[in-house]
Amino acid sequence: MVKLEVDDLHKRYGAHEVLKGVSLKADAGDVISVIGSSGSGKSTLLRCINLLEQPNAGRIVLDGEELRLVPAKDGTLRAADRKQLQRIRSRLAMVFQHFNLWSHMTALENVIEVPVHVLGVPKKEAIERAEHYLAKVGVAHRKNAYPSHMSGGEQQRVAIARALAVEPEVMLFDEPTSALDPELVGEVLKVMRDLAQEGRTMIVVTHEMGFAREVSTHVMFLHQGLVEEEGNPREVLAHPRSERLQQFLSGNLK
Ligand SMILES: Nc1ncnc2c1ncn2[C@@H]1O[C@H](COP(=O)(O)OP(=O)(O)OP(=O)(O)O)[C@@H](O)[C@H]1O
Repeated sequence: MVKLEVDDLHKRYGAHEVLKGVSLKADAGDVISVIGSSGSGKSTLLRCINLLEQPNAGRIVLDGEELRLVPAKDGTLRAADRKQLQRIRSRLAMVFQHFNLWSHMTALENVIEVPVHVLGVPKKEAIERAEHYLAKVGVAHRKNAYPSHMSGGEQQRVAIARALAVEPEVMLFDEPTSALDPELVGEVLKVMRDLAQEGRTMIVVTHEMGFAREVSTHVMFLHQGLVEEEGNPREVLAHPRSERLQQFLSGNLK
Protein backbone atom coordinates (compact mmCIF):
# COMPACT_ATOMS: atom_id res chain seq x y z
CA MET A 1 0.00 0.00 0.00
CA VAL A 2 1.22 3.51 -0.80
CA LYS A 3 2.59 5.12 2.34
CA LEU A 4 3.64 8.47 0.94
CA GLU A 5 2.66 10.03 -2.33
CA VAL A 6 4.01 13.29 -3.68
CA ASP A 7 2.16 14.49 -6.70
CA ASP A 8 3.36 17.20 -9.09
CA LEU A 9 5.12 19.32 -6.50
CA HIS A 10 6.13 22.85 -7.44
CA LYS A 11 8.20 25.29 -5.40
CA ARG A 12 9.33 28.79 -6.34
CA TYR A 13 11.60 31.24 -4.60
CA GLY A 14 10.67 34.53 -6.22
CA ALA A 15 11.02 33.98 -9.95
CA HIS A 16 13.24 30.90 -9.47
CA GLU A 17 11.24 27.72 -9.87
CA VAL A 18 13.23 25.16 -7.91
CA LEU A 19 10.79 22.24 -8.20
CA LYS A 20 8.94 22.04 -11.50
CA GLY A 21 6.56 19.15 -10.92
CA VAL A 22 8.15 16.36 -8.91
CA SER A 23 6.20 13.21 -8.05
CA LEU A 24 7.13 10.15 -6.06
CA LYS A 25 5.48 7.17 -4.44
CA ALA A 26 6.84 5.26 -1.49
CA ASP A 27 5.26 2.03 -0.29
CA ALA A 28 5.81 1.02 3.32
CA GLY A 29 9.40 -0.22 3.65
CA ASP A 30 10.67 1.53 0.53
CA VAL A 31 13.97 3.37 0.67
CA ILE A 32 14.11 6.06 -1.98
CA SER A 33 17.47 7.67 -2.71
CA VAL A 34 17.33 11.12 -4.27
CA ILE A 35 20.49 12.05 -6.15
CA GLY A 36 21.46 15.01 -8.30
CA SER A 37 23.95 17.82 -8.54
CA SER A 38 24.08 20.85 -6.29
CA GLY A 39 21.06 23.11 -6.69
CA SER A 40 18.89 20.49 -8.41
CA GLY A 41 16.23 20.82 -5.69
CA LYS A 42 16.86 17.73 -3.55
CA SER A 43 16.77 19.46 -0.15
CA THR A 44 13.85 21.60 -1.21
CA LEU A 45 11.92 18.46 -2.09
CA LEU A 46 12.47 17.00 1.40
CA ARG A 47 11.71 20.31 3.09
CA CYS A 48 8.45 20.59 1.16
CA ILE A 49 7.44 17.04 2.06
CA ASN A 50 7.47 17.77 5.79
CA LEU A 51 6.23 21.32 5.25
CA LEU A 52 9.37 23.06 6.46
CA GLU A 53 8.73 24.88 3.19
CA GLN A 54 5.32 25.54 1.72
CA PRO A 55 5.00 24.13 -1.79
CA ASN A 56 3.34 26.42 -4.35
CA ALA A 57 1.41 23.57 -5.93
CA GLY A 58 1.07 19.82 -5.76
CA ARG A 59 -0.07 17.31 -3.19
CA ILE A 60 1.59 15.38 -0.39
CA VAL A 61 -0.46 12.44 0.83
CA LEU A 62 0.59 10.34 3.83
CA ASP A 63 -1.41 7.19 4.43
CA GLY A 64 -4.27 8.57 2.40
CA GLU A 65 -4.36 11.91 4.23
CA GLU A 66 -3.37 15.06 2.39
CA LEU A 67 -0.85 17.14 4.33
CA ARG A 68 -1.45 20.79 3.86
CA LEU A 69 -1.55 24.01 5.73
CA VAL A 70 -3.47 27.10 4.85
CA PRO A 71 -1.56 30.07 6.26
CA ALA A 72 -3.31 33.39 6.75
CA LYS A 73 -2.73 36.11 4.12
CA ASP A 74 0.20 37.49 6.13
CA GLY A 75 1.81 34.03 6.13
CA THR A 76 1.13 33.25 9.81
CA LEU A 77 -0.36 29.96 10.87
CA ARG A 78 -3.51 29.64 12.92
CA ALA A 79 -3.37 27.56 16.09
CA ALA A 80 -5.09 24.62 14.40
CA ASP A 81 -2.50 24.67 11.64
CA ARG A 82 0.36 24.83 14.14
CA LYS A 83 -1.07 21.76 15.80
CA GLN A 84 -1.41 20.02 12.46
CA LEU A 85 2.21 20.94 11.66
CA GLN A 86 3.45 19.36 14.90
CA ARG A 87 1.53 16.22 14.04
CA ILE A 88 3.01 16.15 10.54
CA ARG A 89 6.55 16.64 11.88
CA SER A 90 6.11 13.68 14.20
CA ARG A 91 4.85 11.48 11.38
CA LEU A 92 7.71 12.47 9.06
CA ALA A 93 10.95 12.88 11.02
CA MET A 94 13.93 14.56 9.40
CA VAL A 95 17.67 14.13 9.86
CA PHE A 96 19.72 17.09 8.65
CA GLN A 97 23.15 17.41 7.08
CA HIS A 98 24.48 19.49 9.98
CA PHE A 99 22.82 17.41 12.74
CA ASN A 100 20.98 20.45 14.19
CA LEU A 101 21.19 19.20 17.76
CA TRP A 102 20.34 21.69 20.46
CA SER A 103 23.78 22.67 21.74
CA HIS A 104 22.69 23.47 25.31
CA MET A 105 21.15 20.03 25.79
CA THR A 106 22.77 16.65 26.39
CA ALA A 107 22.21 13.81 23.94
CA LEU A 108 19.43 12.42 26.13
CA GLU A 109 17.76 15.82 26.52
CA ASN A 110 17.87 16.28 22.74
CA VAL A 111 16.12 12.97 22.21
CA ILE A 112 13.35 13.47 24.80
CA GLU A 113 12.63 17.12 23.90
CA VAL A 114 10.01 16.59 21.19
CA PRO A 115 8.33 13.52 22.73
CA VAL A 116 7.90 15.34 26.08
CA HIS A 117 7.22 18.91 25.02
CA VAL A 118 5.43 18.43 21.71
CA LEU A 119 3.91 14.96 21.77
CA GLY A 120 3.02 14.88 25.47
CA VAL A 121 4.82 11.61 26.24
CA PRO A 122 5.31 11.27 30.04
CA LYS A 123 8.92 12.08 30.92
CA LYS A 124 9.77 8.68 32.41
CA GLU A 125 8.49 6.91 29.32
CA ALA A 126 10.32 9.37 27.04
CA ILE A 127 13.59 8.71 28.86
CA GLU A 128 13.15 4.95 28.47
CA ARG A 129 12.35 5.47 24.81
CA ALA A 130 15.40 7.73 24.35
CA GLU A 131 17.71 5.25 26.04
CA HIS A 132 16.38 2.52 23.78
CA TYR A 133 17.03 4.50 20.59
CA LEU A 134 20.40 5.86 21.74
CA ALA A 135 21.44 2.24 22.36
CA LYS A 136 20.06 1.19 19.00
CA VAL A 137 22.33 3.65 17.16
CA GLY A 138 25.28 2.80 19.42
CA VAL A 139 25.63 6.00 21.47
CA ALA A 140 23.99 5.03 24.78
CA HIS A 141 27.32 5.68 26.53
CA ARG A 142 27.21 9.31 25.34
CA LYS A 143 23.76 10.12 26.72
CA ASN A 144 25.02 12.77 29.15
CA ALA A 145 27.42 14.39 26.68
CA TYR A 146 26.78 17.75 25.05
CA PRO A 147 27.01 17.97 21.24
CA SER A 148 30.26 19.98 21.34
CA HIS A 149 31.94 17.06 23.13
CA MET A 150 30.84 14.47 20.57
CA SER A 151 32.31 13.51 17.19
CA GLY A 152 30.28 14.33 14.08
CA GLY A 153 29.37 10.66 13.70
CA GLU A 154 28.12 10.51 17.28
CA GLN A 155 26.14 13.72 16.86
CA GLN A 156 24.51 12.42 13.70
CA ARG A 157 23.62 9.15 15.41
CA VAL A 158 22.05 11.12 18.28
CA ALA A 159 20.12 13.08 15.65
CA ILE A 160 18.90 9.79 14.17
CA ALA A 161 17.88 8.60 17.66
CA ARG A 162 16.01 11.89 18.09
CA ALA A 163 14.15 11.27 14.84
CA LEU A 164 13.38 7.66 15.83
CA ALA A 165 12.08 8.75 19.23
CA VAL A 166 9.06 10.45 17.71
CA GLU A 167 8.25 7.01 16.20
CA PRO A 168 7.67 8.41 12.72
CA GLU A 169 6.02 6.66 9.82
CA VAL A 170 8.54 8.00 7.32
CA MET A 171 12.13 9.17 7.88
CA LEU A 172 13.65 11.89 5.73
CA PHE A 173 17.44 12.17 5.53
CA ASP A 174 19.01 15.26 3.97
CA GLU A 175 22.61 14.38 3.04
CA PRO A 176 23.21 12.89 6.50
CA THR A 177 26.86 12.03 5.87
CA SER A 178 28.00 15.04 3.83
CA ALA A 179 29.27 17.03 6.81
CA LEU A 180 31.20 14.13 8.31
CA ASP A 181 34.91 13.40 8.17
CA PRO A 182 35.40 10.46 5.78
CA GLU A 183 36.32 8.03 8.55
CA LEU A 184 32.99 8.69 10.33
CA VAL A 185 30.72 8.22 7.32
CA GLY A 186 30.61 4.42 7.68
CA GLU A 187 29.19 4.43 11.21
CA VAL A 188 26.22 6.56 10.15
CA LEU A 189 25.63 4.60 6.94
CA LYS A 190 25.61 1.39 8.97
CA VAL A 191 22.82 2.74 11.18
CA MET A 192 20.84 3.78 8.10
CA ARG A 193 21.40 0.39 6.48
CA ASP A 194 20.07 -1.31 9.64
CA LEU A 195 16.99 0.93 9.63
CA ALA A 196 16.34 0.09 5.99
CA GLN A 197 16.67 -3.62 6.75
CA GLU A 198 14.10 -3.27 9.52
CA GLY A 199 11.64 -2.15 6.87
CA ARG A 200 11.47 1.55 7.67
CA THR A 201 10.18 3.85 4.98
CA MET A 202 12.96 6.29 4.15
CA ILE A 203 13.64 9.08 1.68
CA VAL A 204 17.34 9.82 1.54
CA VAL A 205 19.04 12.67 -0.26
CA THR A 206 22.55 11.36 -0.70
CA HIS A 207 25.82 11.57 -2.55
CA GLU A 208 26.72 8.06 -1.36
CA MET A 209 26.25 6.03 -4.53
CA GLY A 210 27.11 2.79 -2.72
CA PHE A 211 24.20 3.37 -0.34
CA ALA A 212 21.89 4.33 -3.22
CA ARG A 213 22.84 1.21 -5.16
CA GLU A 214 22.94 -1.36 -2.39
CA VAL A 215 20.34 -0.21 0.11
CA SER A 216 17.64 1.71 -1.68
CA THR A 217 14.67 0.17 -3.42
CA HIS A 218 14.31 3.09 -5.82
CA VAL A 219 16.56 5.90 -7.02
CA MET A 220 15.49 9.29 -8.40
CA PHE A 221 17.88 11.56 -10.27
CA LEU A 222 16.81 15.20 -10.06
CA HIS A 223 18.04 17.78 -12.53
CA GLN A 224 16.98 21.42 -12.37
CA GLY A 225 13.84 20.65 -10.44
CA LEU A 226 12.65 17.73 -12.54
CA VAL A 227 13.03 13.96 -12.24
CA GLU A 228 15.33 13.19 -15.14
CA GLU A 229 15.60 9.43 -14.56
CA GLU A 230 14.43 6.96 -11.92
CA GLY A 231 13.93 3.30 -11.22
CA ASN A 232 15.62 0.27 -9.75
CA PRO A 233 18.98 1.49 -8.41
CA ARG A 234 20.93 -1.51 -9.67
CA GLU A 235 19.68 -0.88 -13.22
CA VAL A 236 19.60 2.92 -13.24
CA LEU A 237 23.05 3.37 -11.72
CA ALA A 238 24.68 0.62 -13.77
CA HIS A 239 23.04 1.60 -17.07
CA PRO A 240 22.03 5.26 -16.97
CA ARG A 241 20.06 6.18 -20.08
CA SER A 242 20.26 9.96 -19.98
CA GLU A 243 23.46 11.73 -20.83
CA ARG A 244 23.07 13.97 -17.78
CA LEU A 245 22.95 11.04 -15.39
CA GLN A 246 25.94 9.51 -17.15
CA GLN A 247 27.81 12.79 -16.65
CA PHE A 248 26.66 13.05 -13.03
CA LEU A 249 27.84 9.53 -12.22
CA SER A 250 31.20 10.15 -13.85
CA GLY A 251 31.55 13.33 -11.78
CA ASN A 252 31.35 15.66 -14.77
CA LEU A 253 27.96 17.29 -14.22
CA LYS A 254 28.39 20.69 -12.67
N1 LIG B 1 15.12 29.63 1.10
C1 LIG B 1 15.57 29.81 -0.16
N2 LIG B 1 15.44 31.02 -0.77
C2 LIG B 1 15.86 31.19 -2.04
N3 LIG B 1 16.41 30.23 -2.81
C3 LIG B 1 16.55 29.02 -2.27
C4 LIG B 1 16.15 28.74 -0.91
N4 LIG B 1 16.40 27.44 -0.66
C5 LIG B 1 16.97 26.93 -1.77
N5 LIG B 1 17.05 27.87 -2.73
C6 LIG B 1 17.60 27.68 -4.09
O1 LIG B 1 16.93 26.56 -4.65
C7 LIG B 1 17.83 25.79 -5.45
C8 LIG B 1 17.77 24.36 -5.01
O2 LIG B 1 18.31 24.27 -3.68
P1 LIG B 1 18.38 22.88 -2.90
O3 LIG B 1 19.06 23.17 -1.60
O4 LIG B 1 17.06 22.24 -2.89
O5 LIG B 1 19.35 22.05 -3.86
P2 LIG B 1 20.10 20.70 -3.58
O6 LIG B 1 19.89 19.87 -4.79
O7 LIG B 1 19.70 20.14 -2.28
O8 LIG B 1 21.62 21.16 -3.54
P3 LIG B 1 22.87 20.70 -2.61
O9 LIG B 1 23.26 19.33 -3.09
O10 LIG B 1 23.90 21.73 -2.91
O11 LIG B 1 22.38 20.73 -1.19
C9 LIG B 1 19.20 26.44 -5.31
O12 LIG B 1 19.41 27.26 -6.43
C10 LIG B 1 19.06 27.27 -4.06
O13 LIG B 1 19.89 28.41 -4.13
